[in-house]
Amino acid sequence: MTSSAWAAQTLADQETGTAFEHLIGSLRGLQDSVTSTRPPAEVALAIAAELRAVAHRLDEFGVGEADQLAGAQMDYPGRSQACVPVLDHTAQSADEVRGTLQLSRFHLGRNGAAHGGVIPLVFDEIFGRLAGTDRPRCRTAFLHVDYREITPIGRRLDFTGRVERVDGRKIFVTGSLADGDAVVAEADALFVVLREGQP
Ligand SMILES: CCCCCCCCCCCCCCCC(=O)SCCNC(=O)CCNC(=O)[C@H](O)C(C)(C)COP(=O)(O)OP(=O)(O)OC[C@H]1O[C@@H](n2cnc3c(N)ncnc32)[C@H](O)[C@@H]1OP(=O)(O)O
Repeated sequence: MTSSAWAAQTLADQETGTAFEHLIGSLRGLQDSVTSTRPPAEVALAIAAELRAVAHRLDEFGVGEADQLAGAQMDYPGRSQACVPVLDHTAQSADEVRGTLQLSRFHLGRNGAAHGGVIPLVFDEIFGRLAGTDRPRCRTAFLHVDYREITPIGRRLDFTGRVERVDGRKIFVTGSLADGDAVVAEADALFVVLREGQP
């Protein structure tokens, strides 16, 4: 096991990586199923017990951050990270990115609108990948979101991201999220390249 999560991760062989992605995909499906159903008490309690048993089974294979696959599988949907909505990148360079995503019932806030906290999560993922493309490790220093309209769930959304300016360690990025012709959110952020030893 390596001591730093910034160090090269021990990625899985293809069979293990693909199997893990199936596990994460099933977890995403479960999150949606739990969110969008109203089971009777005995069913909810029985499923809760089953899920505790599943978690217990997985605990046997616990690893530290540097060896976990969740979030580290860059070539798999959503980096095999169930917290972040899956982004489908259709164009990516070191300065610009475009793609699509679809939010689901798990991301619902109220009345058809995605939870307001999910939108910065999406932008942080888009911008973090962009700022880190062909550049050293960096972290979000600020992230400002303008909510222009509600962001619907269950529809294809288009995202953009662009590096506007690089000033020393500072990388300024902007981006948008659109539902068809309607821009539903815009954001701008600053990423700062980490100095040696910064976590
Ligand atoms: C195979 C393995 C895969 C591994 C997987 C890869 C994943 C690949 C995809 C990742 C996709 C997700 C990406 C998530 C990215 C995060 O979400 S990171 C987590 C959220 N962010 C944080 O936790 C950061 C917390 N803050 C910090 O650590 C520090 O404040 C920072 C940001 C590193 C900056 O601290 P510092 O290095 O001491 O910088 P400092 O010298 O103070 O400032 C540098 C410059 O930036 C300016 N600045 C700093 N902060 C600010 C601010 N808030 N506002 C304005 N200016 C600022 C300063 O004024 C200064 O400007 P100049 O004087 O140079 O002109």
